[in-house]
Amino acid sequence: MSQSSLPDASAQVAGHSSAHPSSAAELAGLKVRLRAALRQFPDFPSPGILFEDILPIFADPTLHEALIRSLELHVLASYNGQKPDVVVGLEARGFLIGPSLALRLGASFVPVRKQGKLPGPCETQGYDKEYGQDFFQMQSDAVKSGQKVIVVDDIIATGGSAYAAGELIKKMGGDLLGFIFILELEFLKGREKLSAPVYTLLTGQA
Ligand SMILES: O=P(O)(O)OC[C@H]1O[C@H](OP(=O)(O)OP(=O)(O)O)[C@H](O)[C@@H]1O
Ligand SMILES: Nc1ncnc2[nH]cnc12
Repeated sequence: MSQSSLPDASAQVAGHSSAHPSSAAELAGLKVRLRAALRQFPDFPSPGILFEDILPIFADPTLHEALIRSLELHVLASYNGQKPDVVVGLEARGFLIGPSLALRLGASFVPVRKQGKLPGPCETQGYDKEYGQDFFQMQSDAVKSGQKVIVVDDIIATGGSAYAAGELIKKMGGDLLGFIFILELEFLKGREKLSAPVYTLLTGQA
């Protein structure tokens, strides 16, 4: 399932500052600014990987604010009007996006962490990613059966991380509304692994 077109959420932002992407033109401008902020580092963290560094986005408060606002608008305009109860962010860079988006949506924030970092009973799921293998965990009571959930992260590459997060949410009975990323490395076809709508602001070819 995929959802690559961008919503025109202008109807929902009456009264908001024009600093936010409330129209297709503003969203296009935001994308240009986001892309310009990205930096590429060859052979990191291992030879042959072109690492896309999203951290400069968060070093610029205006860009950071516009990013989170645009994601909020996306959620409000999507999922047939269903609002998420829970925003799940993936360690570590999903933690840069998830809590502020959750606050704006009036939703809970829940982390997915690498194995061994969370206390108490946990659900565990192994996965492959662009540069290795890992295990993700969520606390077993973090999502209640029937809660509506969105997953956020900075980048989708092979989709292994996001797939594992989706499996954990499903194990707990969560209703997965969709996945949200800043950047999609399209050539790795990660979205094909995912069974809920995928929204990305930028596509790249690291
Ligand atoms: O689609 P995939 O192939 O799974 O790759 C994407 C994942 O890889 C990166 O995280 P990483 O595992 O490097 O962890 P970090 O954020 O803790 O550095 C990125 O932030 C995504 O979570
Ligand atoms: N090329 C890449 N750059 C940054 N983060 C990534 N996660 C997986 N692949 C990545």
